[in-house]
Amino acid sequence: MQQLNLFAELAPVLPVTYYPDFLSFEQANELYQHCLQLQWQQNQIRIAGKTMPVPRLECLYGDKNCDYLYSNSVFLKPLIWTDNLANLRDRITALTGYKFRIVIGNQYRSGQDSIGWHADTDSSMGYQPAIASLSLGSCRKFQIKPRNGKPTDFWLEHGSLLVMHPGCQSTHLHQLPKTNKVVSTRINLTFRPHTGGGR
Ligand SMILES: O=C(O)CCC(=O)C(=O)O
Ligand SMILES: [Fe+2]
Repeated sequence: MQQLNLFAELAPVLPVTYYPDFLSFEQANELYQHCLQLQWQQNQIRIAGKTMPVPRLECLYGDKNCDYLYSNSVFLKPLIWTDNLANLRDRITALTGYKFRIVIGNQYRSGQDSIGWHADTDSSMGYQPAIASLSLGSCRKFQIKPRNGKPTDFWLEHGSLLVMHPGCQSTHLHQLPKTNKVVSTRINLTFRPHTGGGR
């Protein structure tokens, strides 16, 4: 009995699934090169009345009219799916059964680029969205925690896929913290549903 309790504490049940080898090393390298050519933007965010640069580059690709507003301040208009991104979307749907209409790219140029604790609750994704997050390039620490609980760390590897299941955004927060270690570029693609638009 003691053993079972101990195990439950060490391995909290999280509403996520991690696929470390979703892409082969070669596929991940090829996709990384493709993603470097995407239309990255430096957006500005307004927090507590102050405007500041978002600490990463961003881009949005997706179905027509699937605009995305987050934190009530950053407005992204979707560019047309590239063939590579559309193929990847369909592969992730085939694996998970979840459908996606947009993908938000994040480019972390160094250890000083990051995303703070948050849940992706923007209403444009609809009720209890499933979000699939693909990582390329440098390995970075990703943390997830119940809203009032302790974080669990994942080291998101080149070519890996982390799926946050429906409900995850209501019960948990996640972040990609800054690091003082020397790390080069990491690209992250988050595939998401959207209530608007059409193909
Ligand atoms: O870069 C990551 O792994 C997480 C990105 C993220 O949480 C987001 O775009 O909402
Ligand atoms: Fe997120």
